[in-house]
Amino acid sequence: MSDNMNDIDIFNETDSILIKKTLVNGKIKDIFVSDTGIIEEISDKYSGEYGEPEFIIDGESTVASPGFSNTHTHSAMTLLRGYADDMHLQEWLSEKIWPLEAHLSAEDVYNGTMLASIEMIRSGTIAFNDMYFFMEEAARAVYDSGIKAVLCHGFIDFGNEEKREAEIKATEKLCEHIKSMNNPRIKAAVGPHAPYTVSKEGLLWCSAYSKENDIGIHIHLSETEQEVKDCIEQNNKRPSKVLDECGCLSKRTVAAHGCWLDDSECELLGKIGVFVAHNPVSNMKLAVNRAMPYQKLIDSGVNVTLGTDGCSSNNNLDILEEMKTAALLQKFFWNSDTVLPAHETLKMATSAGKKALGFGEGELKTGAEADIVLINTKTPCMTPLFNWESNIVYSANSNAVDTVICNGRVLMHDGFIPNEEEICKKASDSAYSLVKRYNDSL
Ligand SMILES: C[C@H]1O[C@@H](n2cnc3c(O)ncnc32)[C@H](O)[C@@H]1O
Ligand SMILES: [Zn+2]
Repeated sequence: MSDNMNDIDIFNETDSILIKKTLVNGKIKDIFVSDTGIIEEISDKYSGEYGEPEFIIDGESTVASPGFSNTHTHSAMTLLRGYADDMHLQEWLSEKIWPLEAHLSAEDVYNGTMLASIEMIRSGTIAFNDMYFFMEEAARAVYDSGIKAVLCHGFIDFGNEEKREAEIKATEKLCEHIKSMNNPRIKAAVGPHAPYTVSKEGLLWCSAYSKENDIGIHIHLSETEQEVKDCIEQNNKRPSKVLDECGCLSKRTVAAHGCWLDDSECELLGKIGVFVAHNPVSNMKLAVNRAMPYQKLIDSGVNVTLGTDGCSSNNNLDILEEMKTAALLQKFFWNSDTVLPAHETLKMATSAGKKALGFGEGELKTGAEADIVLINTKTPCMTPLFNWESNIVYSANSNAVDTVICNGRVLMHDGFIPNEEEICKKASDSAYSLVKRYNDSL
């Protein structure tokens, strides 16, 4: 699908691009993207007003969609893909995942995040919300891969003061580091892991730090029934109330899961303007036993977004797969054929997701950052094309994703991502060496 260009040069950061004859909301359009990464023109035929494009992409037989956002993941957990499956969440975390993660190195996180980035790009993801460890290395991987991300250190103190001090230092160090990178594609957030792993003192520090630095909060909320029961037993209140009293709920908060929220919590989150990230594949795999109350959240004014969670509970980062699963799980669990239709599902992955991460509106329009996915309509899964939104949500798979543009820079074209083989090899080596280090320590 490329015209008059050399396939390597198209990955240059600073070139202007003309996408010719792609489908935008069902109509054939040209899209001109300037070398500053902004969509300057969407028209029936490019006017030439912004000069000659350095590159032309033949968009015929493609649908253009706003790029997708993955609003909850632990990207370097790509290294743990297939390491521990078919377990319940608490045993999975405490018996398998945390003991292995104790042996992670900074290099592992770089390699795992590089793998995650290209895996996400393959399904049209242009931004993600990440909570993990050694996050300066995640920032380096995000920089190198060209994707956008909000990064936080997974803050876990288990009520231990010494551990809390270490988590505070790690959070401050990451935020300072990201500030010094001064790159609009990479933002910092505060990452209190969950109300059941962070003390009240820790939650209070996180909320104060996020306010002082005007950055978001990324947290797990009400994923399992047990954590909600434990919270009520310990605090006589449900988790959302505990978080609210600690100042952790705001318009800058992304709360992942929300499977066991009750009506009053949905209303509280809606009133405050919290974003709730639905992670249907992970929820089903870890058998959390209840689907997020999507419709109640929407009716309460909550912005619901989509996430994959990490690769050890999913086990991939395919946002197209997540869209379909979300739409099906909601219908199945709540026994409603109309809940979460295709149009709303796509909005979760595009405009709602980008807003949650503070990266703009997530729409294809002039003046917007050029975060564009071109999906090949000449593939079996996109044929026929009665309804492009329905096809993206219900039938498309990653093989149909042809081109991904993030901030005006081409990250994948004709299904090709530079250095993919090398990135996979390094991540695989890291994964085996991590497991070896752990086994040797036993
Ligand atoms: C950052 C930490 O979070 C852990 N984690 C990964 N997936 C989940 C999940 O579904 N619920 C709670 N915690 C999770 C990850 O392994 C890190 O330790
Ligand atoms: Zn998670």
